[in-house]
Amino acid sequence: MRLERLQLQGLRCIADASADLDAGFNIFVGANGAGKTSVLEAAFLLSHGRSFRSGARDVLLQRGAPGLSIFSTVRHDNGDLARLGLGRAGASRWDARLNGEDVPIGQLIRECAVVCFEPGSHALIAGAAEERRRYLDWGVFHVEQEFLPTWRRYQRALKQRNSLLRTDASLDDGLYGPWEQELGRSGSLIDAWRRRYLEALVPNLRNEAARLIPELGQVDLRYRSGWPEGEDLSATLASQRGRDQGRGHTTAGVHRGDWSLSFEHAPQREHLSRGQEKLVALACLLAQARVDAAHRGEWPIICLDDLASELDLAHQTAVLDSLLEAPAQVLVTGTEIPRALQGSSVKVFHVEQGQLSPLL
Ligand SMILES: Nc1ncnc2c1ncn2[C@@H]1O[C@H](COP(=O)(O)OP(=O)(O)OP(=O)(O)O)[C@@H](O)[C@H]1O
Repeated sequence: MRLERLQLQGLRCIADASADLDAGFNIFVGANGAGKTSVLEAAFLLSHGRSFRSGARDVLLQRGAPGLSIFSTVRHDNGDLARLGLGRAGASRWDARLNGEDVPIGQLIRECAVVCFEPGSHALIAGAAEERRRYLDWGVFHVEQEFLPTWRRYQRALKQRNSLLRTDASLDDGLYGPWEQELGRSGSLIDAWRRRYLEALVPNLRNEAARLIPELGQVDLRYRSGWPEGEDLSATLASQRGRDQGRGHTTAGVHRGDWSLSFEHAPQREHLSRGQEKLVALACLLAQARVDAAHRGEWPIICLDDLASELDLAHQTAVLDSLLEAPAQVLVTGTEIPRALQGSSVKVFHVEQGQLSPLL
């Protein structure tokens, strides 16, 4: 799939800008603070409903602007065209539109898949478990239609149980039981989907890691459900009520799940250099893109933010060569055209003070 046209209003320093994108490589070049990352952020927002940068949602809205909007046309490989829109007026909730109709945001983000490697991506390896769960669940969301409603049921039951833990000292079965049953049912489904997704991911991850970081040797992935292996989740929750009450929150369930990688020559995460963490994160993201491509029959859009300052030339070349072969639409940013792409057929946009101009 590819983004054909991207129109942005009121996003960070971008008051009003648009770009007609190429089906292959698109490079956004400009000085620091020009608005390059904001262009990738817009594509990511359409496909995730959130930014990849930390901070409150409010900082996305240009200071003083009445609202923020992102429109794009997405061309699928079978020729179908979808018109996507995402906007917010002031501090209100997101409004999502698909082909001119108001839709729930989940429907919008299912339509468009964007995988983004950016300076914060190493958090996938070195950061909190929440980052790894988000990565995993984004992949599962795109392959399992029932993931989103199931995840919402789980979150609702979790909120209810946490609220009981803080307000009800009785530990009464009648109060806790229904929520724990729901957590057990929806949590077990999510856990099974996550495991199935990882089975598809691991061979792709091994290929990407062998291409990008062969010196680390074979990679193994270990997944932990978030409760003791082989136990029934609702029974675990029932037996842990007292302990959870002391802690004020639910300590077992898919919201505590995590995964980790271990390489033949770097068994622990602490054995990786900062640059290797980034390469491992990139291998995970490219593997996710390959799983998505195999499932949909078309490649997701790949965004590479500040590529030249994140990777050395040999690794930039390895990544870009594999994406050229893919073939995927790729959006890259940099203060100049990355050396690995000089001389290639690419569309270049100059970004300056939130304005985008194609360079001929
Ligand atoms: N809410 C906001 N309103 C107005 N301007 C903002 C807002 N949030 C961020 N900015 C500005 O928007 C720009 C964001 O730039 P962005 O991160 O997209 O730049 P970049 O070209 O990728 O920069 P770099 O090369 O330094 O990474 C910065 O100049 C920043 O000061």
